[in-house]
Amino acid sequence: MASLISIGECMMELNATDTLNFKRSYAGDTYNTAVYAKRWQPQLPVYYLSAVGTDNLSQEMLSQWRAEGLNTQYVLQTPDAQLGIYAISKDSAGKRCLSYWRKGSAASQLMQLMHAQGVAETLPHFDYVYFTGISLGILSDDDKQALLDLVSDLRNKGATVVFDPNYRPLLWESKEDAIKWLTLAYQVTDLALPGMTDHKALFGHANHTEVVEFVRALGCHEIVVKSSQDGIYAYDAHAEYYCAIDGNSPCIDTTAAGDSFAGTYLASRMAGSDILTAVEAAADVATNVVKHVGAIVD
Ligand SMILES: O=C(O)C(=O)C[C@H](O)[C@H](O)CO
Repeated sequence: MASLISIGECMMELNATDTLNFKRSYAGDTYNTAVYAKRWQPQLPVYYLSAVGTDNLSQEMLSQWRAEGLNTQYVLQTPDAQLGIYAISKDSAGKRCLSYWRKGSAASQLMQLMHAQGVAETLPHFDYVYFTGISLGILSDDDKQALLDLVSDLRNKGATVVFDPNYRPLLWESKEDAIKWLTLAYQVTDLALPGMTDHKALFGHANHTEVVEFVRALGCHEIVVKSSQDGIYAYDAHAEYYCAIDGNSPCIDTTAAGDSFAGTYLASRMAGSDILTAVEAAADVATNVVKHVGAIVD
């Protein structure tokens, strides 16, 4: 069975249940993707590459990753940092708001910890490697380059590299800075999962055709453009595939819509589904995830 390694940060997720209380869980785009991949194909070996502290909350988070069936063999621990936290709340107009406490988190030091503990050299071959714009955005510039080098090394060992830009403006010095690094990331990617909203905001692309032309020119050969209003457009070297989205389906919280899509899509492809079957399965899961509050559905 093919293997997958997902690289990035998982945080403690706090969901405001009323004005005084939060419900705790754990989430982060690359973690969410790993969990939904594992849930879709439980026999799939799914590894998570990240860093946590040695404190009790970090240990509890690590236990939850294992309870989800993720392989945590390559997770690094440091006594000098803790986990990041984010909270989901609603403003007075009912709009979803995210607040973050993640600067200096253990995961933001992943590349330095890997270097200090000589982990990169011990990584075996993985069939698929998944990372996102958030995996890059939380790192220093030197570490962003180190992550791209690591991904390239894994690709040279035969991995298919999968990338979702997942643009979070707060993580970048400027739009230009984000454009520079996300473009470099696409250049080491085989399978791209761009969101229309991200590409509009960053690259000014007006439609899926402009996105696919841009991403293809950077070397990606399987491309799935997620355009929530218009549906999903997927491409390989031979054809274009389309899956409509039911605009009337209920949506309570969009957290992890793209991540659950990515996890299901990857697991389906790794299990041998064709592109359209994988897109349809992924869209179906994402449609269900947004009917629940929080990233990971119980
Ligand atoms: O926003 C982030 O950095 C996160 O990873 C938190 C959420 O789980 C993520 O946004 C969902 O896609």
